[in-house]
Amino acid sequence: MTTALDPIQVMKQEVARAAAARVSSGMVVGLGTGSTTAFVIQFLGDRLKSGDLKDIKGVPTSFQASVLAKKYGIPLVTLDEVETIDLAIDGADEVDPQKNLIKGGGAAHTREKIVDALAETFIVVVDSSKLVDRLGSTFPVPIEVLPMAIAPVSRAVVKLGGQPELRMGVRKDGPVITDQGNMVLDVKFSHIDNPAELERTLNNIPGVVENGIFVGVTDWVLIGEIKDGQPIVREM
Ligand SMILES: O=C[C@H](O)[C@H](O)[C@H](O)COP(=O)(O)O
Repeated sequence: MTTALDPIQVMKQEVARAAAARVSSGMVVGLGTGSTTAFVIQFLGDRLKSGDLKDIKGVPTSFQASVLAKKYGIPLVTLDEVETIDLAIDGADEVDPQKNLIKGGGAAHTREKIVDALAETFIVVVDSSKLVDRLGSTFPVPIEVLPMAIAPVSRAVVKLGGQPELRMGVRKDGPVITDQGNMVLDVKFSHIDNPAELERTLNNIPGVVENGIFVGVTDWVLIGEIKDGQPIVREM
């Protein structure tokens, strides 16, 4: 008996393979977080093992990314050790036609924004379900907040028209704690007219560490799709 592969998983793998193929020997590579970039890290490890790729260094965007990089044999460096990142590859929760993003479904958006924004080239890898006409259509905006400021930040986002919800752990009692020891508010907005303005406004609230709106950071989006029953990768 054969088990049909989940089409979303197939699209993620294809797009991850295409992104991993864009890494060249000697590059410093930003390693994103999430289920799609987990495949990227695995494929980079495969290329290193086969000798097709040499001397790359990874800058992880999370504890998860660093654990996977170690598992697949990718040497890691910190931002204290390198001045530039040649290429960053990361996933996203929503992508609009201007290549603006919502990220942070895995609560990693703070480190991701630092690494992705530093990269000479930033490639986003998504399956086609992540494409939206307007940011905020399907996904709330994740905001990393210092624990002591959860109440005032929640009140401030309500004044901006948002509905905040403290992100709770799935296999843990209590709130999700980020790699930096903070908490996450997922904020639903009925519509986001100006993502750049909202990104700045949210980050100006005292107690906010970083929010998951990424404007003007993306160079390329690789989109995994199924066409005529076959997985293909489209570029935007
Ligand atoms: O915090 C997590 C990240 O922003 C992820 O890159 C994003 O949530 C997409 O993850 P996935 O590839 O698992 O859908």
